[in-house]
Amino acid sequence: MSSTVSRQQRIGVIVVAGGSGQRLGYGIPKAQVPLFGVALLVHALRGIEASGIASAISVAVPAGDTVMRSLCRGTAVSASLTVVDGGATRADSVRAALQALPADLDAVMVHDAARALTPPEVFGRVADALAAGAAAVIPAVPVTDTVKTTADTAAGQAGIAPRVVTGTPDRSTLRAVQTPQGFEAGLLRRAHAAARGFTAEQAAAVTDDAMLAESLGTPVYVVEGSELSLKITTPLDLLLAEAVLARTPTDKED
Ligand SMILES: Nc1ccn([C@@H]2O[C@H](COP(=O)(O)OP(=O)(O)OP(=O)(O)O)[C@@H](O)[C@H]2O)c(=O)n1
Ligand SMILES: C[C@](O)(CO)[C@H](O)COP(=O)(O)O
Repeated sequence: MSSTVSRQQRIGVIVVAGGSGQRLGYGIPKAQVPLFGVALLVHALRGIEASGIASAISVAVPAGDTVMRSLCRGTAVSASLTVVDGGATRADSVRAALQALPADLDAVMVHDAARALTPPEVFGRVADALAAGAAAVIPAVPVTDTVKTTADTAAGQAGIAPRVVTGTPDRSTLRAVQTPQGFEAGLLRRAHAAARGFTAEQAAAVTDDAMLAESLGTPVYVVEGSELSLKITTPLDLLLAEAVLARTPTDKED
């Protein structure tokens, strides 16, 4: 793995694997779903191990899940690994996993198990930016679609469709945001502590950890993500991930 900055930092990695995978519709928690015979969670852990950046790993699994606990035990990682019960939302799962990390870390990365094929180099780029002094770093890729803002139309107003376009942001400024998202450890703890006071509506609007850092006024820096870091959300995403892995000689069933 290439690194432009010498890394002396102790980095903890949170893997959120506590979701149910409703949109994938597999009938089991998504992080357990096999990709070439290997659970998505295990692919994600192998990517972290290959990056060499983690001193400690904390995995949030669905409350009471024993399958993923056993998968974690069976995956060789050099960092200390803790498994905790996740919460009702992704942010709740992050908070639970954060509490289980050692107190003396310099930085923490938060990674979706659903981004199971994230290349080790992406972890390296986030680690380099943290080591260079950034307090918050996210990987992202340019957006290829034209993106519109929209709103509900007043009932009966249009009679054509229930939604109308309200604007077209300049695409050159837009980025699709991925994980791992990296933070100075104290910042991530403060950001999640502040979010505990959110109303249900505010909490529902939190879709990533960088938003919490932004709300504290912290600059969030963007490094290059990867098309391979796709979030496996729907059956089509799983097919795409299979096609990606079919072209990769490693990481298939042992
Ligand atoms: N309560 C939750 C919800 C989500 N996640 C994790 O957050 C990541 C991103 O969530 P998403 O891809 O939306 O997963 P699910 O919530 O499982 O999917 P769905 O919304 O289709 O049920 C996943 O790795 C998921 O396991 C979590 O740890 N705890
Ligand atoms: C954190 C994230 O992966 C960044 O793109 C994304 O926001 C997670 O969204 P989800 O709705 O919880 O899948």
